[in-house]
Amino acid sequence: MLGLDRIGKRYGRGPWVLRDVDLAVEPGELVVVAGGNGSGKSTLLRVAAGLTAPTTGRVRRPASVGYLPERFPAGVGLSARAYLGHLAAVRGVPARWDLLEALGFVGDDSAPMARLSKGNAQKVALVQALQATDLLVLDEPWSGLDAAAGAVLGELVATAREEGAAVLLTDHHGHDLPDARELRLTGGSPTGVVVELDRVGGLLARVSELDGVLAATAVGGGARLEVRRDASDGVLAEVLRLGCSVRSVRS
Ligand SMILES: Nc1ncnc2c1ncn2[C@@H]1O[C@H](COP(=O)(O)OP(=O)(O)OP(=O)(O)O)[C@@H](O)[C@H]1O
Repeated sequence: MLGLDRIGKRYGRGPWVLRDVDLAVEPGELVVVAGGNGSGKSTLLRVAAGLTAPTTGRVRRPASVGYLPERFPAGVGLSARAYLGHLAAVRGVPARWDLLEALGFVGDDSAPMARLSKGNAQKVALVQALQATDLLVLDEPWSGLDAAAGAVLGELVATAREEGAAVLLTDHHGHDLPDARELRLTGGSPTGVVVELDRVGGLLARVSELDGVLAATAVGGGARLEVRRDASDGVLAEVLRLGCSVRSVRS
């Protein structure tokens, strides 16, 4: 179903993020990709879903692949209804309004998605991924969900597996997932703090030069910073002063 064969990945001339990763996920199987911050979990998921090409190695994936990004693209002008309908049409499958309802979506499904709350946007993003049938690649699918929606998501994933989907996901909350296998990545820098910003506007260059910022990468409309642990308080104070919005801080 999904086959990763000696996958290596580096961005440009940067360090190797993944090296020689082998993985096979069969229909109905669930694999949780685990590892510290920056160990390459999201990168592996993007490679598996076909969003980024591996630098070395080969990927075999089935026809119908659903992918939930760690961050849903900000500022989507389409409504949830138009977006899900369009993606279902592209895939040649029925739009799953029932899933949106099951997850407890309470937003306006005809308003631009950019106006949805984080939880409701996550539900739309999940449904577009769950509309696929063969392989589900879900990057932090429980992020932003309340407990009720989170429990429903667990059931939806179990049903998708029963219907033959292979599932690859990350989950830093450590949900109890029956019969899950773990793939643990060991790369990355355990000494830094990862700061994710939602909005950086034109400030990325300035932020990247702050004392203690080891790396700054643009991600959607925001950015991801790797910050020296001893400098993290100062960096946080400074990015807030510059008007950035901090999404998360993880060590
Ligand atoms: N588009 C990109 N361009 C350059 N470097 C990138 C890009 N995406 C990720 N990286 C780098 O690759 C490394 C692995 O990042 P990745 O997001 O895959 O890790 P992760 O395990 O998902 O981390 P986290 O748990 O913090 O989300 C990091 O050093 C990151 O800065």
